[in-house]
Amino acid sequence: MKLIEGQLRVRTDKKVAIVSTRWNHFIVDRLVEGAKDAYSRHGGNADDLTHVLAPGAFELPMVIEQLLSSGKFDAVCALGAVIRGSTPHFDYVSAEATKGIATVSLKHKKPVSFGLLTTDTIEQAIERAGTKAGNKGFEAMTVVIEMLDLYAEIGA
Ligand SMILES: Nc1c(NC[C@H](O)[C@H](O)[C@H](O)CO)[nH]c(=O)[nH]c1=O
Ligand SMILES: CC(=O)[C@@H](O)COP(=O)(O)O
Repeated sequence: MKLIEGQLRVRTDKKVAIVSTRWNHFIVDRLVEGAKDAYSRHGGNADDLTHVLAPGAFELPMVIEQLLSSGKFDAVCALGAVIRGSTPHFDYVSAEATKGIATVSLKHKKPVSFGLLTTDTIEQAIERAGTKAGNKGFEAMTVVIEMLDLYAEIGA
């Protein structure tokens, strides 16, 4: 049986953007560091990345839509942190950002990885931004790397 899979090797001919939020930048800046580290440690040069700042998670899909529509990028690593407050706002922001990111990726047939933390507490976010639960930014960039390689293997 034939197996098609992506390898964790940076394709240097592909243009990758990191889109991160200004919201909760104390956390999100660590996710960006992790994403750049992953790119460098898998054969890329972090200087080749483009970093775009969005106000908040709700704006991530809009910004990614613009980037992919420009034709200048082959993949996006979306990073942010939605941390629950005292109103239902968390649910709406998280849901729309998640749905929007998936929609824009499918629309453009380009990988957009999901590095959006959705946590109940700040502590949970800190744990996922480079402490005991890893770095979701590093993970999200490894997905971009694998997906670009997989798309090339598929012949997309
Ligand atoms: N509470 C968080 C937000 N809220 C802001 C929204 O994302 C959006 O920017 C605003 O509603 C204006 O359209 N954003 C986060 O990224 N994280 C949060 O915890
Ligand atoms: C995720 C949010 O929008 C949240 O941080 C805002 O806090 P609050 O629900 O207390 O207004």
